[in-house]
Amino acid sequence: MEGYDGTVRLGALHMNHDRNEFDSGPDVSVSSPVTRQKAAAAKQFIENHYKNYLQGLQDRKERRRELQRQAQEAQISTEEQEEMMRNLERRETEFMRVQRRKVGIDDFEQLTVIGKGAFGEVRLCRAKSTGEIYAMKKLKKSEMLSRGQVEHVRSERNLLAEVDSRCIVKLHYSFQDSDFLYLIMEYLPGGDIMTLLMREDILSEDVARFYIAESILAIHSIHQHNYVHRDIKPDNLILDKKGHLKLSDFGLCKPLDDKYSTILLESEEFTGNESISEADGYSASPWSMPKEKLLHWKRNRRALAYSTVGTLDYMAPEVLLKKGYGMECDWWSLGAIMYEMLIGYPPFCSDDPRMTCRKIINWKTCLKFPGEPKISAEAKDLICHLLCDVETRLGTRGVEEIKAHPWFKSIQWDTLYEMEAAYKPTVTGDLDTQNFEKFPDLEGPPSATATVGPWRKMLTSKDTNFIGFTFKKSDVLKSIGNSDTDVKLHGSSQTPSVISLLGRINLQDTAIPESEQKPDA
Ligand SMILES: Nc1ncnc2c1ncn2[C@@H]1O[C@H](COP(=O)(O)OP(=O)(O)OP(=O)(O)O)[C@@H](O)[C@H]1O
Repeated sequence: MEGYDGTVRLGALHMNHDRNEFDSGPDVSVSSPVTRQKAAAAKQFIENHYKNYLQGLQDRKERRRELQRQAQEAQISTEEQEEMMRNLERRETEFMRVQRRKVGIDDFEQLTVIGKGAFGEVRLCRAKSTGEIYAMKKLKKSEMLSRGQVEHVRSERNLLAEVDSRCIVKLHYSFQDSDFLYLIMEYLPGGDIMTLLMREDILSEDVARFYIAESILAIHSIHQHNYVHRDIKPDNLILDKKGHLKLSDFGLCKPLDDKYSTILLESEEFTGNESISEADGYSASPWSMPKEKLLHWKRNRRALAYSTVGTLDYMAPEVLLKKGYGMECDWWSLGAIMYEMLIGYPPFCSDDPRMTCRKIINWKTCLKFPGEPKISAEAKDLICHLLCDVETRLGTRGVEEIKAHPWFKSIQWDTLYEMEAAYKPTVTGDLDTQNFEKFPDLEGPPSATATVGPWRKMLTSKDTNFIGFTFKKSDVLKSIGNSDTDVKLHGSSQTPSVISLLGRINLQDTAIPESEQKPDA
């Protein structure tokens, strides 16, 4: 790597034995920002490496103990027990082999484009080895770097890898080549809530209640991991094939600082304290805008979602004002989405994004409800307790205060994800993309960039920025479960087979650092 070798990197780091972590030493404090950045990357690399290594050892021991326990409970002969342990060892070896195997873009067949985002695209893809279908998010590195989004993509990858929740889209792999970062996620074929809202216009309170309730569980699950999303919007809420909702897109927040709020707040000395009214020339409430304007807004909104600017419609005022903000900002966004579901437009929408920004900051005068469509008093009350100051906002003192709101009286929180969804999307097969927009495949076939062999190292050699991005979620037992490495034990009908005993022990979810990935033999 350019001006970079392991010795130098390590030389600039000092292990703090008391705290069992690496600290930057004096060499680093007087060094250039580039060196400091490299040192920080090295620190993270080493910490990840050892954390993963130790975790791997521990998991392995745990699996061995668990199998021994199960074998004893099953009261099978010593020979059979030994055979089981040998079988486990074989699987562990196979697991390590699969883990070491580098996963790259060449392992996937790239199919239909299903989404566009600020930094790249999302498309269906098929794993060549298993035929499994995934959604592949492809992000342009240069774009991420030039717009200071490296930390954001790292947090997205970390969150996806860390949080195992049915409300969060699952990450299977992440890897990179010279130009792009790739996230290989589970494919959710039900489409996103933005598409649903564009199709349906408004939702009934029962349907909206279901989605809002599942969104609450999803948002809460990331808050429990100390993440603040900050950019919750209908395009980030995606439905699985049964119609249950999952949250996606973490941390790739738009650089709103440059685009709107800085211009708005600095050039016009906008403090957020002044009153705002239609008489001042501010555009009318969304619901009193002419129909064509509203249609234009809807069409434009889709384009906006794909642009590098994005939409501000759901962003909390404290985020726009760059005041300190916390998890409560996500509950504001939920209030704005709920308003849109029931009224047809976000509460502060406008043709002009700067106006949206002003309206949000002046929400006290700008939040209004039209006469039509009518919504229940409870719904209105909940919206008003989400779109309000942080101090009075529901959720500021914990999620329970939102869940306890009377609008959710009929919701069975504990079994929500087991219940039938409010709307079941039509999905005809694994490759069905009917619930997504159609995108022209402008890029054509995927680039022929070498991603294997010695070239790969050269191509990625300057990517200290993206160290630690690689992740692999394996389930090798599933993939080799039917192979002839399994030995079925004979015995009474109660005697469990090796397959069934081993099958209960999963070898999965292991993050591997880039360094441990070796080219295929
Ligand atoms: N796992 C998935 N399954 C199905 N569709 C998905 C999945 N992930 C993303 N999409 C689709 O792709 C669209 C864009 O994805 P996403 O919002 O994650 O991209 P992005 O580049 O982070 O966009 P932005 O930051 O602009 O919101 C989503 O609105 C959704 O329609």
